[in-house]
Amino acid sequence: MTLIVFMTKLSVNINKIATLRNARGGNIPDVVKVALDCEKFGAQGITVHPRPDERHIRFKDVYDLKAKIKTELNIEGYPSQKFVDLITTIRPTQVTLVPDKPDAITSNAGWDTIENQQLLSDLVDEFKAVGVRTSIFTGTDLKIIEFAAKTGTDRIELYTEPYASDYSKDKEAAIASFIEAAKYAKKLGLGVNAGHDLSLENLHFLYKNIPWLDEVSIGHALISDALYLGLEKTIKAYKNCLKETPELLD
Ligand SMILES: CC(=O)[C@@H](O)[C@H](O)COP(=O)(O)O
Ligand SMILES: NCC(=O)COP(=O)(O)O
Repeated sequence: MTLIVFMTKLSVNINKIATLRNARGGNIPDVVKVALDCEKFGAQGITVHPRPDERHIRFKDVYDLKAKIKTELNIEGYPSQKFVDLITTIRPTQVTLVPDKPDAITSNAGWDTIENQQLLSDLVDEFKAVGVRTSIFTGTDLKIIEFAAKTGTDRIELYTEPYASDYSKDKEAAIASFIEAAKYAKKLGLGVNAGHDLSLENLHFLYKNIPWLDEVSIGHALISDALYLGLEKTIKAYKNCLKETPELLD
């Protein structure tokens, strides 16, 4: 009998730390220090999502982070020429392509991988040629996932906002399309990441139903929880949700 052991990595999105820093113009809080502390407290990756107006993570931050962090660096964003140059220069562990408009408050949809097939395929080729793992942000539509796989991408990232917002109404209904999508992606040979609006409330149920998730990237709720619990306890609490049987934490 073969025992399959899954491990879903927690990548902490530190955009909100940069938002706080930018409010005053100095270097408090220090984004790189927070990233290193996240790693010290157990984060298995750091995610950043630079946007064209640099209202939170700045392009310079990404260089500083790459030089210092020891875990996986995941850079998410819309593939403008500036973003593509950043990725090919920095060569992070992973790039996640997100179709958000420059003025979007936050990411609010996955790619139409059918309409953008050529664009995405070319980008995947370009990034894989320089050794960067690729991930494409998608919804749960199976046709969209099929066409994501056709680009040659290593992974997809499932956009979990619809799951998070429906969770409190009916969690079984909220997760159903995500299980189906993640099963299909796995069958097509894709790795599966997930992110957006994941929280201490909804994370364990996601993990329990899709234990083969490779990575979850979490920022907004995690950084907000850290205001009450502190960063160390918060990261431990999120990692605890990524266990088959979470422990009782104090
Ligand atoms: C792709 C995705 O869902 C995240 O990168 C999200 O956009 C986080 O960015 P903000 O923290 O700026 O909302
Ligand atoms: N890819 C999702 C991400 O990085 C964080 O999203 P959120 O937890 O800030 O909603």
